[in-house]
Formats: sequence, structure tokens, C-alpha cells
Amino acid sequence: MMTYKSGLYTLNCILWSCIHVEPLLLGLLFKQFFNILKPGENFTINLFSIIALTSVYTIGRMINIRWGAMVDNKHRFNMSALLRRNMFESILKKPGASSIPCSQGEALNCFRDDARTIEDSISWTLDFIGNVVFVIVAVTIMVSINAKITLFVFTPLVAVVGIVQVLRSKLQKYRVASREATGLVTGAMGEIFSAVQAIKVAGEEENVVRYLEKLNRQRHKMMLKDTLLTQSLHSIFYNTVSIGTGFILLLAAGSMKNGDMTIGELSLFIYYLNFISDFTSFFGGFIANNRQAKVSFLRIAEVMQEDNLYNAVEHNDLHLKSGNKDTKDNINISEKFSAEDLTDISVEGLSYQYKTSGNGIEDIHFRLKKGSFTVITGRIGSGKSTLIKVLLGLLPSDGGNIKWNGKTVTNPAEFFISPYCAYTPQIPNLVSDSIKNNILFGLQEEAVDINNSLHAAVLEKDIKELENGLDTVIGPKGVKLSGGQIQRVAVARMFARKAELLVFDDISSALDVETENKLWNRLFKDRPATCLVVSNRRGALKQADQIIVMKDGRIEAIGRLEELLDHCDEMKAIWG
Ligand SMILES: Nc1ncnc2c1ncn2[C@@H]1O[C@H](COP(=O)(O)OP(=O)(O)OP(=O)(O)O)[C@@H](O)[C@H]1O
Repeated sequence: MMTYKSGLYTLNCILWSCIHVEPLLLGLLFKQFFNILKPGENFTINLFSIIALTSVYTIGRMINIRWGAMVDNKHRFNMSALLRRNMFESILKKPGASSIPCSQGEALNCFRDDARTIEDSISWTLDFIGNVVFVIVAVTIMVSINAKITLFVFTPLVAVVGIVQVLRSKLQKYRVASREATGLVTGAMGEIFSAVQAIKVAGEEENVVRYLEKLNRQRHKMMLKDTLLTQSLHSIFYNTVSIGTGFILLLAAGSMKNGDMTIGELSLFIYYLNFISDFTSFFGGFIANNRQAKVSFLRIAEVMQEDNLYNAVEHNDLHLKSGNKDTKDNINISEKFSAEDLTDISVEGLSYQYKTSGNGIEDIHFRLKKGSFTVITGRIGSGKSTLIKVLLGLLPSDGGNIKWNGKTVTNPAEFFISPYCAYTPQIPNLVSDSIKNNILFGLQEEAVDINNSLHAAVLEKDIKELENGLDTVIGPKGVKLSGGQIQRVAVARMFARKAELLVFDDISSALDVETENKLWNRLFKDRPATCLVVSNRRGALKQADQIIVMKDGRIEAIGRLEELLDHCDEMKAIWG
């Protein structure tokens, strides 16, 4: 990470090294000042020049600290932003249906706290370098004044390193436990917020609060241990240093009495000691933070699902400069490659097994012809949604082949997007914005026939009845809309993409029969694309050119409705 933005790191290093080393000069000025300051003497030219130099030093230091703070903030931001960017990229690159291995709350903690801990550990290397330079020079000066007393300065430093080494594993253990407990609380809160209605309907408010209290008590315990150990270490560092300083002052008093030390040299000792004590306690904190940063790196690798830790720190552009337009702000749907227009999709031997349940789909074969309307049907848990997710690359297939116009699709996740494919999942993801922006979702308004999308999604009447029409802001996940409206806004978003292949995963659950039939009729009449639809509803089944009947993760039968009702028992059971 130090080599990322190396110019900024070097500048930061120079500025902070100066900030840490500058007090050496003031110590020498103090020494001169006290050595020539004698009771009853008038101010000499020498004294005035020391005061003038001290003033110049102070102004210079203020400017330096200001620049140092500015550059450090920028450098720190770049460090944690790189980690967050790489984490985000890694999550987005994973198959959509298995993107994070933990709760959203835990992932958010990782983005916030772990990136911050690592940011600290990088930034503190600068303070470490500056402090080490200060200590080396200061000790050289002090040894030249009094080697015996100087030796005592290092006693607390050795003690601090010893203490941190002894408590190293405890420090890491408590940090892991406190982070996990925090993740459980934020994860539970996220789940509770998204299930408010279900909790109220079930009358489970008290149980839920009790559960949250239990998690909070666990977190309280873990955080207390972690914070107590960290703060105890800090107080041990400071007190060890203070005891050492006391000894040094006693020794110095003896030396002064013997005339081995001047008042100026004593003031220099006391002034430098202050910084060496700070360094000693900083050193303890620095080592402790590095241990915690190791835990943070492991957690980040876990969220990224990467074995190689270097992927977390891979050097990538952050696109921070304004006017940098190489990011894809708008997707232009007119960029369609006509050579790739769909004529035929074939699926051969597609399989996927969930590691946790052992269920999934096996050996799936079927073909979709251009403009056809195919319905995947089957009982609950028969594998309909899994089939769609594996086809679209939202889950990684264990085997099999998908061909688009006879050519193998090597990376379905990257291929099955607009303009080739658009998809409405069983639970749509709407964002807290206007209906219009939810439908456009990045497309340019001029490139979309939004009224046509609304009509196809049977949404035109609903929009007219809303006070602000298309500009109505729908709240997080569309809470201000009914379930059916949410589903149809997602469908309108899909139609706006003008994709070759439209995939609907069981949109029926939130739609009444009449609205759903209207939707299929309009779609069937316009035939804008090839459609793959998961549904058990008669309205869809009646329209289908082919029906794929799923049972226990396998295809039980494929055919038209009349044929299947004739000879397929599973189809007869679903039809009722
Ligand atoms: N995330 C998961 N982890 C483990 N097993 C899963 C997961 N999702 C689904 N399964 C299992 O895979 C099988 C197929 O599930 P799938 O959701 O594809 O069925 P479905 O036909 O779409 O059901 P539904 O009609 O309820 O949507 C089921 O046995 C289910 O228990």
C-alpha cells in the first residue's frame, strides 16, 4: 500500500518527518536561552536573536503542520478508498446470487472499520519514520551531554515492547471477537429494518427486541474487553514512561549539583524527554495497531472471498478527478450489435449444486428460438429460480454449456446483460428515487420510450393516479408502492432495456390474475423479444410456445400445454 500513490506518500513522509524532527531545533534554542539567561542580567543581542529565531520557528511549524494535515488527509483517504474500491469490485465481480459471504451489516463494518484500521497503520508509518529520526538525533545529542542518564531513557521503551509482545495474541483475539459481535448486531438490525411488517404482523416485537438486546449484551462484553485491554496498554505505556522520566530527573539533579550539567542542558533533556516519552507510547500503539490491521486484512479477504491478500491492495485508479469521463455514466442502448441479434439459445447439460443444501439443478437441456415464449414451471423448490440464476451467471455453473446463436457464452454474468438480456428477479431491487429514475436506472431518457415501457408493464393507470406521476419518490426498496406496483416498475425497467431476451422470475406472486393476464397478453401481442418466464399461472402457461416442467432439479418434460396435460403427471398436478 505504501507504493500506491508513492508521490503523495513521499511528500507526506517529508512533511511529517520535518514536523517530528523540528523540535530538535527548539530544544537546542532552549538550551542556549537558559544557558545565557542569568538572574540580574540585561537582554543581550544573543537573547533577542534566540527569541526571533523561536518566533520564526513557531510560524514555520504552524505552516508545516497545516500542509502536513492537508496532505495526510488526502493520503489517508486514498489508502482506505483503494481498499474499499477493491472490495467493492471483488463483490460486484462475484456471481450476483452469492456476492457476500456475511450479513450486510458485517460487510458494512468491514468497509468502515477495517479499512480505517489499515489506513491508520499506513499513516502511522510516517510518524514512525519521523519519530525514529528524532530519537536518533536527540539521543546522539543527549549522549554527548550525559551518556548515563540517556541510557535510562530507553528503559521504558524496552518495557513497552515486552508488554505488547506478551499481550499480542490476546489483543488479536479480543479484536476479532469485538468485530464479530458488532457485525452480528448491525446484521440483525439490517434484517429487522427490512422485515418490520412481518414482525408486526406476527406480533413478535418483544421477542425481536429481546434478541437484539442479547446480541448487544454480547457486543458490550466483547467491546469492553477489547477497549479495556487497549486502554490499559495505553495507560501502562504512559505510566512506564512517567516512572522512567522521574528517575532521569533524579539523576539529572545529582549531576547538576556536581556541576556536570548546566541549566540549559537540563532544559534540553526535559524538552526532548517529552517527545521520547510520546514516541515510546506511540511505538506501543503502533505495534498494537499493526496486529489489529492484520485481523482487518483477513476480514477484508473474507468479504472479498479471495485467498490472495494482494488483491485487496491492487493498484487501481480511483477516478477522483472531476471531469474524468472514462467511467460509464450513461449506458447507451443504441450501441446494439446487430450481428449478435438473437436467433437461437441452447442450453446443454447445465448443472449447479448449492454447497449448503446439496440441492440445485442437474443436466438441463433446452432451446429457445427467436421470438418464442417459454415458461418454466414446477412445484416449490423444483429448481426454477436456480435454473434462471445459473443461466444468467448469477450463480456459477458446475457444468454444461450455453450457446447464443451457436457460439458458446464463456462468461454468462458478463454476457447476459442489456442489450442481450434483461431480467426481473422474484424480489425486485428498487432504490429510493423517483419511479422514472428507477425505470431508466442509468439509461439516457431520450433513448427510452418510457410510455411504451409503462404500458407494457401495465403501469400506466397507477402512474396517473400518483400525485407526482413518474416523479414520485418511492422510498427505500419502493416502500411507498404496493407489492404489485414494485413488481411492475421492475418489469418496466426491464422493458426499457429493449433486450433480445427477457427473463421473468415468477412475477406472479405480487400480481392479481387479471393484471398478470393483461401483462402476458400485451407482451404476447407485441412480441418485442424472446421471453423466458418462470410461472405456474394458467395465463402464462396458455400462451407458451413451450413449457419446461421442472421436478427435483431436473427437467421432467418439455412441450406445449396440451401435450403435457395429456401425458405429464407433474404438469397435470401443477395445472390442478
Ligand atoms: N441459497 C440456497 N442455498 C441452499 N439451497 C438452496 C438455496 N436456494 C435454493 N436452494 C435449494 O435449491 C432447490 C431449488 O430451489 P429454487 O429456489 O430454485 O426452487 P424454485 O422452484 O424456484 O422454488 P420457488 O417456486 O419457491 O421459487 C430447493 O431445494 C432449495 O431448497
